[in-house]
Amino acid sequence: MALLEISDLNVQFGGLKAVDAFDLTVSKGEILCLLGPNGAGKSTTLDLICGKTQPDGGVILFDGHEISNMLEFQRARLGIGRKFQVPTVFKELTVNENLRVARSKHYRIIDTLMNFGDSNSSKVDSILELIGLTDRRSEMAGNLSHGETQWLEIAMLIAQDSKLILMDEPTAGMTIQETQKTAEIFATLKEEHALIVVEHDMSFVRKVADSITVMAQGKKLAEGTVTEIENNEDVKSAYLGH
Ligand SMILES: Nc1ncnc2c1ncn2[C@@H]1O[C@H](COP(=O)(O)OP(=O)(O)OP(=O)(O)O)[C@@H](O)[C@H]1O
Repeated sequence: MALLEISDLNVQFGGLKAVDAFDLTVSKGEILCLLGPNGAGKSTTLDLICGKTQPDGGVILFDGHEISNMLEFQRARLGIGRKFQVPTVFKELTVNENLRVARSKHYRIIDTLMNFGDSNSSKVDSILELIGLTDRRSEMAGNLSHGETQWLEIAMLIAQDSKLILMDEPTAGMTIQETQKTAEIFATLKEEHALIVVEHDMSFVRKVADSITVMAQGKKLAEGTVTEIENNEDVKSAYLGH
């Protein structure tokens, strides 16, 4: 069953149709990579799904709810998590504390750190294991490498019970080893989550993508498997600027 179903989504900025009659379906357990040339509307599509931008028209169904006009925090509560390019971890807290804050429903950080139940603690332990940061749990987040910081942020989204995780260029600035480890983390993540990933690095896309959707000028240009997309003449032309 589809976790996310988008139909006829539209948004304009001034006279520009940034997203134009766009359809997309994502299932649980799927990693969908969103590709397209600069200005194609990829980031705007993620903004429309998470509620950072409100659409002019169209329908977004998520996990049985119509969310098209919900606010960002309401969509987050339903399980849509967005990872932005600039990390939003608390640098002065440890990895473990960051995850506790993400998991907690308390408003004040001090309340979170003082009152944290056993079930939440074991959830944090399993997330640390999943994301490969168990050995770094007592480290200040400010001391993590670039790659580790990105993984911590993904871990924080899982701690908030995100079912669908949206990511904009997650491997930008990563070393080859970090990119490889990110591919391994994604493979584990998709057992329980769905991911939509905007990514330019084709070698990474080839490793992780179950399906690819290509956008150009706000519209869907093509969709299919990695091989189908790499052999698609329209896609080749869009990238070459013809
Ligand atoms: N808030 C905004 N106000 C006005 N125009 C915007 C806004 N956000 C995006 N745009 C425009 O909408 C179009 C789509 O932008 P978007 O950032 O979604 O493209 P993209 O495919 O993510 O590109 P890139 O790969 O360069 O990040 C672009 O022409 C952009 O300039």
